[in-house]
Order: sequence, then C-alpha cells, then structure tokens
Amino acid sequence: MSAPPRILTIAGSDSSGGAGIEADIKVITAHKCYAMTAMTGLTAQNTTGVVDIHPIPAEFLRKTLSAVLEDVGVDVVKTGMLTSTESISVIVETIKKYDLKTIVLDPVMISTSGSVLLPPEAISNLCSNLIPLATLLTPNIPEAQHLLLYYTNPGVLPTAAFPIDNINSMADVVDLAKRLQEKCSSAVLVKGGHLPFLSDGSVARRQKGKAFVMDVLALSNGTVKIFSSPYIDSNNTHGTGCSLASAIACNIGFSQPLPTAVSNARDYISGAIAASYPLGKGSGPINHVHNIYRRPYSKGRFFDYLINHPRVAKIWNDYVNHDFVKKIANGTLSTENFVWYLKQDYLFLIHFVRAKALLTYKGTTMSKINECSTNLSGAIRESALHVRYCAELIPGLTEQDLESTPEAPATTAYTRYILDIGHSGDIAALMVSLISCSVGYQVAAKNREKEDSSVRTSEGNPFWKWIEEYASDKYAEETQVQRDVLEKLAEGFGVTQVEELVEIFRKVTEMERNFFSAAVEAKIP
Ligand SMILES: Cc1ncc(COP(=O)(O)O)c(N)n1
Repeated sequence: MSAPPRILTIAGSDSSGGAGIEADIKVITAHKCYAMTAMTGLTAQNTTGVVDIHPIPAEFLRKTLSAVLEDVGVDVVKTGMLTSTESISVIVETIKKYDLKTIVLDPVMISTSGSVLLPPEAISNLCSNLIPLATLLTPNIPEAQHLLLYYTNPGVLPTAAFPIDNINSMADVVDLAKRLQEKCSSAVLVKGGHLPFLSDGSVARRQKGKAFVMDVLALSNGTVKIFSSPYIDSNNTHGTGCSLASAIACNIGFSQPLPTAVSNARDYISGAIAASYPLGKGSGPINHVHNIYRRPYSKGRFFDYLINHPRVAKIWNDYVNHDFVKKIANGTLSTENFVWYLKQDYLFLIHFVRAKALLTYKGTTMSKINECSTNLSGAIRESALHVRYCAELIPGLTEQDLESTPEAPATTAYTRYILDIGHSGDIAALMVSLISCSVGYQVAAKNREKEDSSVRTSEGNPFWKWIEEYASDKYAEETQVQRDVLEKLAEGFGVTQVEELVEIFRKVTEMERNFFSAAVEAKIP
C-alpha cells in the first residue's frame, strides 16, 4: 500500500475536540490522508468559549517542525491558530529552510465565541512574512477585512472583530476577495458563512429566510470563482473554518486543482454540519467523520461521486479531454493512427461485449437481465460501426482482417482486467468496470461537439462521424440505462464496498486513458 498524502497541521489544541488540531486530525483522517501535528498552543476550551490559552514556546515549535520534516516529510501544510509573533517567525524560517511549497493558511484571529487567538501585534509578522508564502489564504469576512486594513494601513492594529455592516451585496464580497488577493499575492478564499444571503441576493443579517452561503475564491491569475450552497440552519458550527482549511489541504494533497479542492471541501463541510449532533451547551462541533460511516453520495449521485473522487478526478479529466479525441474532432489525427485505434477498439469490443454478456448472466431478475441485455446489443451495434468505418477508410478490409490484428499491450491489459472483475466480482463491480468506457466516450464526444464543432465531415474531417456517434441521442439513451441501473444498485452499497468500487473505476479510467494515449503514440510503419 502506498503512503497517502502527508498533511501537517500547525495549530492550537482545542480541548473540546471541535476546532484546532483535534478537528484537523479528524478531518485529515476522514479524508484518508496522514495527519501530523505541530502545536502552537493549548487551549482550555469548550463549546461555550475559550477559558485560557497556554502558548507553546516558539523554540519547542521549531523542534517539532524539524522532527517531522527531517524524517516523515510533508506534502501539504495547513496552519490555524498561531499564538505569537515568535511562532510565526519560526514557521516562516521552517518553510524557507525545508522549501515547503503548498500551504493552506487559515488566518485564525478570533474564535467564534469571541476570544482573541492571535495577539494584534502578531498581525504585522503574519501579513508581511507568512501570508506571502501561502498557496491559499482562507479568511472569513471579518478576518479578510482585518487583513486588508493592515495591508492598506499598516499602522492601525485592529483590536476587535469588525462589524460587517459595510457588506451589502455579493459584489462587495467579491471586491473584498479581489482586493485582498492583490495585496497578499497568494490565492484567497473569503468564506461567507458569517453573512448568508436571502434568495433575492440581499444580505440576510439577522432576518429569517437565510437562503444561501457564498464563498469567493480569488486566484492569483486574477480570476474569481464563486461557490454558493444552501444555508444550513445549525448551532453546530464550532471549528468549521479549521475543518474547511484541512479538507482543502487534503484535496490539494490528492492533486486536485484549487477550485475543485475548494468545491469538494465545501460539500464535505455542508455534509458535516447537516450530520452534526447536539454536544455541549454552546456552539457544538460539526460531524467531522460523517463521510466515513455514511455513504459519501446522495441518491442518484454515485457516478458523479466516482468521477469527482480525489483519486479519480484528474485521470477522468485527462481521459474525457484526451488529445486523441481532440485530434479526431479537429481532423488532425493521421488516418493510420485512427485505423490503428479502430482495429484495437474492435478487439477491445469483443471482450467488452463478452463482459456485458457476463453482466446479463449476473442479472438475477428478469428486469435486470433485460436492462443488461439492452446495453449488450448497443455494444454489438458499436462494433458493427467499427467494421464499416474501417472498410470506408481502407477499402477491402474485412471483419476477419480486424479479428486477426495482433492485440496491443494496452488492449490486452484493459480487457484482461475487465474480464477478471467479471469473473471474480459481483454485478456492481462489473458494472463499474464497464461504465467508465461507456459514459466516458459520451462525455468526451459531447465536450468536443461543444468546442470543436467548426470542423465537420462536410469540411473534410473523415473522423467527425466518430464524434457524432458518441454524442448522439441514441448513444445517450443507452448510457442512461446503464447509469440508472448503477444508481439504483448504489442505494444499497456499503461504505467499504464503495471504496473498492472507486478503486476499480480509477483503474479502468486509467486504462482507458492509456488506450487513447497508445492510439496517439502508435508508430505505424
Ligand atoms: C485551538 C483553536 N483553533 C481555532 C479555533 C477557531 O475555531 P472557531 O472559530 O470555530 O471557534 C478555536 N476555537 N480554537
């Protein structure tokens, strides 16, 4: 088993377990990453407030950081409560010494319960030396305003949480994020949890009818992404900021692009608030581990869960936007390579259809057999199309010629894997091993139809028919049947089973991508 992403949280301990280091370890573990800690301070704290803070001496923090970095190493750093200006200096020196590149910085200043967690005199060190090293800064609206004030007016030290009365619209939040981003150079995510909006887009403040929460991500290339989600009315929001930053750090550790990492982390947090339970007399904790004992997707969203999974998303994206398909769509693929692909895909389809026949066999009710056989006939129709195609491109080529083509290693590996799953796994495993191909082709063709529609058959692109076939309504109907059957099955999956299915889906998607790569790279004598 290979090591998961290594996440180091540099933060304070929260004795009540909802925020700080305790929350971070739970979130990181629930994301299946490896959690390490460097404590900046201990808090005597519960859901009603912080009783006292016991700072850890900065020199001890230095030793903790070196101990971890000299041995285990770190993929992503997340910082939370930093306690003192000396701690910040130690962190800055450590980041430079060990050349740490990926840092999610949650600028914790004041707890939800109103306690000062970073002394005002440390803000200058934070802004001048640590924030410029961060990949992403995740302030809430008051923190963003504090920081912006420092950058525009370094002499003024804020002493209390800002009233956020001066934010009157979504445009004001976007403006705040953009202005802070310009000052501090790292990407900035301004979190709008403190200021939900009504459905007409006006600020809700204390009124009832809070409809949605908006977060704004301002990237260092000047673009802005807005995320919005339904407002969840809950008292259990203690530690939400710490947990969001940790979840983003994990998602980055899985190589997700920043906007995807943020979007997935927001979904995780919404789920954690929704699944929280009453604890303590004040603002209770979110449910940090909701995703490990509940099915991590809602009804009808299993396929979406698969393609957005941290271990899958990049591979899926490479596959459905592969150069091979782009070259088919713009007509720049050589005929030789297209024929190479058609021949190999024909061989692939033989085994693919065999696997679908096995799927039909595994259907133990008449209606399942019927559904499975519908897509069996679809796959047979698809292979007939390959024969016609090949004959058009190489006059005289017969089905026997196709069948006697030697199998390329990418074809053998892929078909062998699917048949193995078919023989050893259950109906769900086999369906998952087949669906990346079916739906992936549809998404890939649709993507190109949208973007590259200028070069069509009529303009001399002999491959455009391939795009048309897989972007057609008929093909969409067939894939929809498969998706519906899978979604129905997914309502009964166990949590461990889901993990196994993700791994199967990841593997077949990788093989599909490699198959396309082999088709582009094939050197035909
Ligand atoms: C150790 C520690 N770190 C961070 C927070 C902020 O979390 P919140 O704003 O939810 O109180 C906290 N209360 N305690």
